[in-house]
Amino acid sequence: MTLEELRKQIDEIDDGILELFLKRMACAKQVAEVKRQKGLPIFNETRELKILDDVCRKAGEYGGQARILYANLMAMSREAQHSALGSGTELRQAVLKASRFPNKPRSVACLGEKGSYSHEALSRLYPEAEPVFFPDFPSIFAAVENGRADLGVLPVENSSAGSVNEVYDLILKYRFSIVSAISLSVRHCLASRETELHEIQTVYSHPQALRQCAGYLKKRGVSSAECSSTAGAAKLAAGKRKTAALCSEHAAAQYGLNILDRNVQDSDGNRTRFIAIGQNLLIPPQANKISLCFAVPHRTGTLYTVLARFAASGLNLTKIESRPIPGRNFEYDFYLDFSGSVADPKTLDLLCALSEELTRFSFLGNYSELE
Ligand SMILES: O=C(O)C(=O)Cc1ccccc1
Repeated sequence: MTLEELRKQIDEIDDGILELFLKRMACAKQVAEVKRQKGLPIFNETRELKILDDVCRKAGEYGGQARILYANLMAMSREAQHSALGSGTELRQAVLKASRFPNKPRSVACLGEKGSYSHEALSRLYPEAEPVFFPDFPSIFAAVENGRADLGVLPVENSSAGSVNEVYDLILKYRFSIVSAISLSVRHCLASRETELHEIQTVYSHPQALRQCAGYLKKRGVSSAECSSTAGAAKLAAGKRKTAALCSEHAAAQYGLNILDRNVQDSDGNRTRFIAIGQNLLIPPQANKISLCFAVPHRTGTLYTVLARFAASGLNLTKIESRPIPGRNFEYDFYLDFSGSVADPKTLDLLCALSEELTRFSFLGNYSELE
């Protein structure tokens, strides 16, 4: 057969597949109604696993491919069923009840001291709030939990040093709502009470900043020591000879230090994303980013099939992070960010379907991110 003829044949097969696919989806919707009447759950895992094993066996050399094709087909059917039945009542109610306009927070918790990058993020997001400083990330979550602060601002990700794992673990532990976010350009300087670079023996900073300047520090051959924040490092360097801090110019000025070198981070476009967390769900009308987390069973294709549902809904994932579930044998929670709004009924339907099907599911928020 010629290429033309083979293509014609494939086109005909594809038309047939599409027709059958649409027929299958229509049938699945009818199943939803029957399940509703009989009070049966939409997801019947035992039946699905059996179908997948059968299909895999029957498909011979294409067993693996057929399994994934059918896993996706069944996931799409379930989604149509969830949407037909308006599943996910709890999440729908929570979204409906969420405030649309923020109360101005009175106090907001962040890391470090006056002049830390977290403080800068906080001031940009909430210029009128009173900042409350804490020496570590767990204390910020505790402050939001016990009401000492209305919100907490935390760094989550850096464009060169990657995710701040400790913060993701705390997000997954507390499951507070993410109410806003900001991405800041981060330019470190080397600041000291000394006036000459060659006098510096030890450089203090927050581990994130030390990582972002690892190449520079290696080149200079100085030793480094971790501090609880870049501003804390500046304060420390102000009291000790032959030391310097990696911090912002603002922090250097705050603690009366001389700037010995500027822009010392290894990557030019160094940026850090910060989020603000709170106890209550807040969904501003212009919110365009959604965060959630869930776990999937340890089986071939389970994560893939969940991700395929985002792709099928045309949603663009901007971040995926996996973190081990404490005390479990290498089982993971997945954390996902994507562009979207729960005001879009199709997006809300997808989240509601997932909230019914996935273990350890939490909708973490729908917010906007400042640049
Ligand atoms: O130490 C700080 O100033 C922080 O807020 C943490 C941090 C460190 C480096 C880059 C971004 C945030």
